[in-house]
Amino acid sequence: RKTVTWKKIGKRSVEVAELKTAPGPMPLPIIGNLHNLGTHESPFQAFTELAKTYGDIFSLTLGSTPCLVVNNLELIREVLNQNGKFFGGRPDFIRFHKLFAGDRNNSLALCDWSNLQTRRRNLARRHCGPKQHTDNFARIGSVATFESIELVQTLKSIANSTESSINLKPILMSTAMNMFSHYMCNVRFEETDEEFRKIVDHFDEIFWEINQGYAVDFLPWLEPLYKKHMDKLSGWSQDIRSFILSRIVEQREMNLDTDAPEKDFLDGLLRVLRDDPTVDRNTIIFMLEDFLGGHSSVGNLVMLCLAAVARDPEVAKKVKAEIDGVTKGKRAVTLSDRSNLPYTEATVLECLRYASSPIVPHVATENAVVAGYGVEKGTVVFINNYELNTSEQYWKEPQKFDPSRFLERSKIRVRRNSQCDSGMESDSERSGPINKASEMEKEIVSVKKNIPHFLPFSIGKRTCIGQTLVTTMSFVMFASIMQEFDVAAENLEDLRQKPACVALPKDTFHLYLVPRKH
Ligand code: HEM
Repeated sequence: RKTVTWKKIGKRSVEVAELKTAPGPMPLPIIGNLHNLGTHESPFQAFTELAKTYGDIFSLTLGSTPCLVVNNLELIREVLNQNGKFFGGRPDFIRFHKLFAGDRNNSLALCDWSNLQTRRRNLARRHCGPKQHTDNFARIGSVATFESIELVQTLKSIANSTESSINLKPILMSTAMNMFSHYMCNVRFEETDEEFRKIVDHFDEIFWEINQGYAVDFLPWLEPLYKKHMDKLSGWSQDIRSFILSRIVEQREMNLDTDAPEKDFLDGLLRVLRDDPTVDRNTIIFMLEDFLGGHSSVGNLVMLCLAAVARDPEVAKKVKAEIDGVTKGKRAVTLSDRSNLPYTEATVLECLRYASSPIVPHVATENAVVAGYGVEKGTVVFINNYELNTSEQYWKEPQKFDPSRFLERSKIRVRRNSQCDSGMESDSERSGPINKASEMEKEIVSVKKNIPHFLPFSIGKRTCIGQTLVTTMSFVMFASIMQEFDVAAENLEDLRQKPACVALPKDTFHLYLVPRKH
C-alpha cells in the first residue's frame, strides 16, 4: 500500500510524516474493489463482512477512487467529530450533479463544505430544526395533527369502500408533502391535484434513487450507458423546481407582506433574498427543493412503521393500547402526547434502527490521519452505521424488532394531595394531616435520551438538519393511523425491506386497513 505525506501543524513545528494507508483487499485493474461489494445485497453488509478480515478500518479502491471504511463507534467519532473539518466534502457522483441542475453544490446534503453551506444551514435551522418549546415547534405539532386528521378521513373512506388491500404509499407521501409545504410555506394541495401528485411521485423516485449506489458513481466513463437514467433524473428535478417556483414561490411573492412578522420558512428565505444582494434566487429555490424533499423520508419511514406492525401483532397491540390509554378514543393524537406514548415513539426509533439509513459518504478535503493511518485528500469515507445498528456488540438480539430496547424505567418523586387522589394511600401518607400534599415515588417509562451508538442522523458538522421534522411528523402520522386502523398485510413476504436502506421503491407493497371500533 502506498504511503501518504501528512503535514502535522502543531503550535511550534511543522512535521511531515510518512504514514501507511489502512490495509484492505487488493484492487483489480479498472474496477478496483467494486467486485468486493457485489457479494451482498447492500454494500454496507459487504463492509461489515470485509471488516472481519481487515479490521474496523480498511481501505478500498472503487474504480480509481481511494476509499476508507470505518466500522466502529470510536473510529466514526474520530472521523466525524475530532477530524470533522478534514472530512466535510461529498463524493463527486454524476448522479448528484444531475439532480441539482448540473451542480451538486446547489444541494445542502450533496455539496462540499463551504461558507455558503454554513449560511444555508444557519438559515434553515430555525425553521427546520426548531427547539422544543418554541413557536415553530408547536406549529410543527399543529400542522402534523391537522394533516393526519385529513389523512385518517381519506383512509376511512377508502377502507369503507373496499375489501382489498390499499396502495397506501402514494397517499402517505401526499400527506407528508402537505405537512412539509403547510409548515414551511403555508400552502397545501388537494389529493386530486394532478400536478401535485406528479411532483410527489418524482420526489419519491428521487428519494429511492439517492439511497441506491451504481457502478457509474465510481466508473464515470460508463455514463453513456446510463444516459436514459440520467435524463430521467434531470427531468424529475426540473419538474419539481418549476412546480416550486410557480405554485409556491411566485404565489407568495405576489402577496408578500414585508412589514408583518416572519410567518414561515419561505418568508424567511424571501426576506434574505430581499435584504442580502449576495444571495441569489436560485439558492432559495434549491433550498426549498431540498427541504420540501425531506417529506419523502417521512412518508417512507411511516410505511416502514406500518410494515413493522403488520409483521408483528404484539407490537401493534402495545402501540394501540398505549394510544387508547392516552386519548381514550375521544380525540386525535397530538405531538404533546409524545412523552406519554413512549412505546409508540420507540417503535418509530426501532424502525429507524432496523432500516439503518446509510450516512451520505464524506470526502477528505485535505490529507488527514485516522487511527494512525494516512488518508489522502479526495478519499471517500464510508461510515458504516449499519454495523452500529446491527452488531451484537451494541444491541441484544439485534435481528429482533423490539421497540422496548429504546425504553427505560426510572423513578420520579411526585407530589400528590391525599384527599384528591383516588388511588391507594401508603401508610406514611395516611398518618399525615388530611390536606397536606405529600410526596410519593412513581415509576415511569420513557424513551432513552442518549444511546451513544445510535446515530441515524449522524454526528459532527454535517449532521442532519431535518431530524426534528422527521421524528415529530412521522410520530404523529404513524400514531394517528394506529389509533384508527388495524393494519395487516396480504403476504408477510411482501414486506421485506432492503438492508441498510430507509427507502422503499415508489411502487411497493399494499396493506389492509380495517377501521377500529372504539
Ligand atoms: C428518515 C429520515 C432521515 C434520516 C435517517 C436522515 C439522515 C441523515 C444523515 C445520516 C445525513 C448525513 C449526515 C452526515 O453526512 O454526516 C443527513 C444529512 C442531511 N439531512 Fe437528513 N435524514 C432524514 C430526513 C431529513 C429531512 C426530513 C430533512 C429536511 C427537511 C433532512 C435534511 C438533511 C440535510 C439538509 C442534510 C445535509 C446536511 C449537510 O450535509 O450539511 N433530512 N440526514
